[in-house]
Amino acid sequence: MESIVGRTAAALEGLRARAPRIHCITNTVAQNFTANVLLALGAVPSMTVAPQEVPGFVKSAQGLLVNLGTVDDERRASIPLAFQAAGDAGLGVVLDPVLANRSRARLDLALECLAMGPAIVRANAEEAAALSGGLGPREFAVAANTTLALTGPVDLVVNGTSAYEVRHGHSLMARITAMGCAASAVAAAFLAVEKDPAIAGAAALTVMGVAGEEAAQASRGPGSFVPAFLDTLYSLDAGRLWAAEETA
Ligand SMILES: Nc1ncnc2c1ncn2[C@@H]1O[C@H](COP(=O)(O)OP(=O)(O)OP(=O)(O)O)[C@@H](O)[C@H]1O
Ligand SMILES: Cc1ncsc1CCO
Ligand SMILES: [Mg+2]
Repeated sequence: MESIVGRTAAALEGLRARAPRIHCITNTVAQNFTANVLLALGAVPSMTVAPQEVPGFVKSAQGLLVNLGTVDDERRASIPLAFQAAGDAGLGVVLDPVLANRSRARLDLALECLAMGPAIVRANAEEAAALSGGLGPREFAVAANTTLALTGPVDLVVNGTSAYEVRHGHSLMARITAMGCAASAVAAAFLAVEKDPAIAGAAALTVMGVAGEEAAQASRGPGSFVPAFLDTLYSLDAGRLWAAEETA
């Protein structure tokens, strides 16, 4: 598969130049880490979940994340309003169907969100399998008219026209909470500067993976990995993206 490092480096530069505002309806576990990841990267997070506020925040943002990790009544009311406002403002939405494999109610909500037309669905293997109902990744992406960013030890970003594999990252990324949630927010930030959702998704996961590899070298375990990861995201540049690609 074609390397997307050049497009990733260009999108990262564009992201830092534009500092896109990313509105995140995300779970209570992931909120703080997600905001820190976006800020370290050069984007500007907002996190309100109040239905009175969400439409205004989305309309004045450049990207939207909808993450289903902890859905209370406020988030449930805000999600359709957020999709509507994003549609009105021409923003692509990233859906993170956290734990859609764990309960029928969560899966039903994830399917309702899928019907609202997210540009990217970022999911791990269990969540993607639950949403896909037996379809393979590409068949699912085509049927749902979206781009699936399927994460794990190797990531796959696929839609009806493109497929990219991202072979970066480190096992420590799965030993802290909310790394996937943060990856989804980063995909929303890349989608603000790169209109092709497959490139935006692959660029986001490349940046996450390369930062994870570098941070793992500078840390002793999950605790020291988190600050090392933020530091690495902050300083990551094109030269280090290319160097990581050569050693992958
Ligand atoms: N074993 C691994 N090796 C390399 N990279 C990994 C590994 N596990 C996870 N990652 C990376 O970590 C990020 C999060 O992916 P993951 O599939 O763990 O998300 P998730 O299960 O939704 O996480 P969470 O729900 O805790 O937020 C991705 O960038 C992925 O590539
Ligand atoms: C652990 C956990 N539980 C609900 S959301 C969340 C964060 C990672 O998805
Ligand atoms: Mg997740």
